[in-house]
Amino acid sequence: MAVPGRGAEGRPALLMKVVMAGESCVGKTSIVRRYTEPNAAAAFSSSSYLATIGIDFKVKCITLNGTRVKLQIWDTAGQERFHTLSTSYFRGAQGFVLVYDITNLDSFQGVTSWMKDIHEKAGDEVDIVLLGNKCDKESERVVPKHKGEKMAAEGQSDRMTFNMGVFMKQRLNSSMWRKWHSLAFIDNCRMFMETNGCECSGAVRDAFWQ
Ligand SMILES: Nc1nc2c(ncn2[C@@H]2O[C@H](COP(=O)(O)OP(=O)(O)OP(=O)(O)O)[C@@H](O)[C@H]2O)c(=O)[nH]1
Repeated sequence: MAVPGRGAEGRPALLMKVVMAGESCVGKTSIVRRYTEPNAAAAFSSSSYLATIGIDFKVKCITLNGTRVKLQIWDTAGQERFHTLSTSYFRGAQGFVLVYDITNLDSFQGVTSWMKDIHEKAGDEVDIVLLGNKCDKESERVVPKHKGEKMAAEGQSDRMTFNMGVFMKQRLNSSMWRKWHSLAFIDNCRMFMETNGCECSGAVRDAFWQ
């Protein structure tokens, strides 16, 4: 077993499965594309929307605090008809990026149900990042920032959202929340990875150090 940060040259020392979850059309695929394809178009167009059919999969290698990490990013379909299929990919994930659209109240209200699915399939120890997307459409915002913060804070006393609550409380101050609430996925993802690395139980961590 390799020691963290000492993987063989060119070979990632840590493999991590991260799953994108959330309602349809909140922007999961776009976030993954912006993160994994440096030349992806920055402009958004509703006419170019293509719903994910079933599941998509991307890989990205990053270096985090000197450790090479291979991120497996699973982009699930948010449409209801794919729900059973999408949630079947939740098993074995170390982390989730749970996305809602700040201009779509239903997508935010759906977060609780996604949390339930995540914990049912991936257990209670998994780390979850809540990401409010489409922040460029501030004038159309219907989900205030404080609602996202409140949801995270309430999670502290609720088993279902415990990890998210702890994560938000310990790692994010209000300015970081603003950052989180942005399109800068790479920063978010790095913070997420650091946290995940810190909070993994020994058994889980050992299973994924190669
Ligand atoms: N304005 C704006 N539009 C966005 C943003 N992210 C995504 N979109 C648009 O939102 C629509 C849906 O984006 P997708 O990334 O396909 O959404 P999804 O969550 O993967 O959808 P499903 O595959 O159905 O689950 C597309 O028209 C995107 O161009 C964003 O940050 N801002």
